[in-house]
Amino acid sequence: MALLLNSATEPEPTLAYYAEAVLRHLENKLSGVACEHCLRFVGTVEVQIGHKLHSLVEQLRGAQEGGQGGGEEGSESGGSVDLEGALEAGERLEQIYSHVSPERIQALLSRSESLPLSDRFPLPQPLPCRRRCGALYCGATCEEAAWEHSHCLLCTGGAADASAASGAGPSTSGQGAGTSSDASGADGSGPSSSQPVPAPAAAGAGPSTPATAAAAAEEELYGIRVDRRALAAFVDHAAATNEIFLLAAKVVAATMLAAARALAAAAPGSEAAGADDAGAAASGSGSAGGAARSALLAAWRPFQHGWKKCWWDAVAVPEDVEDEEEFRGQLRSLASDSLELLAAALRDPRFGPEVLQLEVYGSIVGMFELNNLGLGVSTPVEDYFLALDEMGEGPEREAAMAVTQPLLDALDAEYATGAEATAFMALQSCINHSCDPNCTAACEGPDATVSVVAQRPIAAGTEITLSYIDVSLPYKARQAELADYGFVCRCERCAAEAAAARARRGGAGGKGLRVGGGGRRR
Ligand SMILES: C[S@@+](CC[C@H](N)C(=O)[O-])C[C@H]1O[C@@H](n2cnc3c(N)ncnc32)[C@H](O)[C@@H]1O
Repeated sequence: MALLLNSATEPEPTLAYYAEAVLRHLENKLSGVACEHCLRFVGTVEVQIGHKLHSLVEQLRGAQEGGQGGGEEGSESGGSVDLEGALEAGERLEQIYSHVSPERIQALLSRSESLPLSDRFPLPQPLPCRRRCGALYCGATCEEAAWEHSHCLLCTGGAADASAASGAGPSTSGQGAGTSSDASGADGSGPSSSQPVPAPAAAGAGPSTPATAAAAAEEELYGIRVDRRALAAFVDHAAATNEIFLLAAKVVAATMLAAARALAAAAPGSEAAGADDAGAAASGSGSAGGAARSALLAAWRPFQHGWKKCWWDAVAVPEDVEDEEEFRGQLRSLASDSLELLAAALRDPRFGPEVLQLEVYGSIVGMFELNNLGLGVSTPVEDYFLALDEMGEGPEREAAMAVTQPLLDALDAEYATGAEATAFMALQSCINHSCDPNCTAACEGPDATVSVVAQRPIAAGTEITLSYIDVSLPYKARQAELADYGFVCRCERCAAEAAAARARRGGAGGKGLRVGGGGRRR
């Protein structure tokens, strides 16, 4: 599919959109505390720096322990102990502790240490998810938006707090069983294992339900049965295999929820009507079945352009794989295991049989293979250190540097790592590549809103293009990069450069110019 412009535009007009589904990379959560919904950083500069250092230390300790026999990765010598990695981790830990003490890291995290000039970088206070699953948001608007999008179905926290933002759905019915101690949501929200979450008091005005509140293992929302314990098993599997399953779950949940809401709205005021619809739809008979199908198709609309190939068929086969069929079979079976866990967590006789089947699930995961968009939001920690660096020479700068330089030295390159996520966006994800693109896409604000900006006048009917790669690269290098995306670029620029290369070699046939083609790289 190609995206064409409806009406001509001058340079610079911008289209800004928010993702249909976004997932912060699980590992990236170690680099900063950000809103689960929009990726805006929250808390204070001190908390952000403390979080980075704390996470680094935890990670390095893990690597050290792995090296001492606890790791699963085999070393070059064939054993299960990565001594070299453990040594490197130990050296880096020593380097960190030569600049900051564990007590200082704790002081930053608990906000008992204030850094000079940090008040010039105010951040929104984190608001915890109403069910205390561990997810944090930059405010009630994002908490509500995430909840309404899909988090109400995917949250693994305790019973919803009525005093928090509204919208738990008309038929929520807690049944009092305990919930998993794993606080991560099935949409990838919540802290990573080593993410310190600010205490509610420090987090600002959040809902007051304690994390240990009686939790509902099973409940019903808009006629969809949710088993929160089964969700926890789904999360564990995704975290151990492929985090994209968490993003796929968001698409599944958002679709089922939107369809269920549409049905509920069509039969106002009656929970029983929803249940009756469910029964009729399940039997596939009568107008209720038709209504369920129409509701499902409407709910699917935001994702319809991403719908192409199953994951196991779409994936580029890594170079070191010898048996392609076996490789694709393994991916299929991984997706099947993941779906089985998700289907045990979300049950709905109206939509389940259509949505929770392997080809559909595989295509949703495949959509993120073919149409995913990498998002990045820069960290205020980088801005903070840049501002200190740019202070005029003098005693104020010297005093500030004396306090902050050890932190920068301890963080090293990590100071600049921002929030990184993958997303599906109905518009941006469907824009093809050109090595001379007429638009650029960027996440320039404090959150994950992506803008597509025209770079030159574009006539109506012209295809909108972006570059997936660094366009300053020479022809061969560009084509090599694009081989990862599974195509050979034949844009005007590439055609002209290829023709020029052929002419330089003195023949119009172009024999010997080998680009892209079979050798996909990973
Ligand atoms: C983000 S999607 C773009 C939208 C895509 N055409 C679609 O229909 O969903 C990226 C994929 O589109 C295809 N694609 C993008 N730009 C292309 C180009 N210049 N030539 C050939 N295929 C391209 C490749 O298959 C690539 O992996």
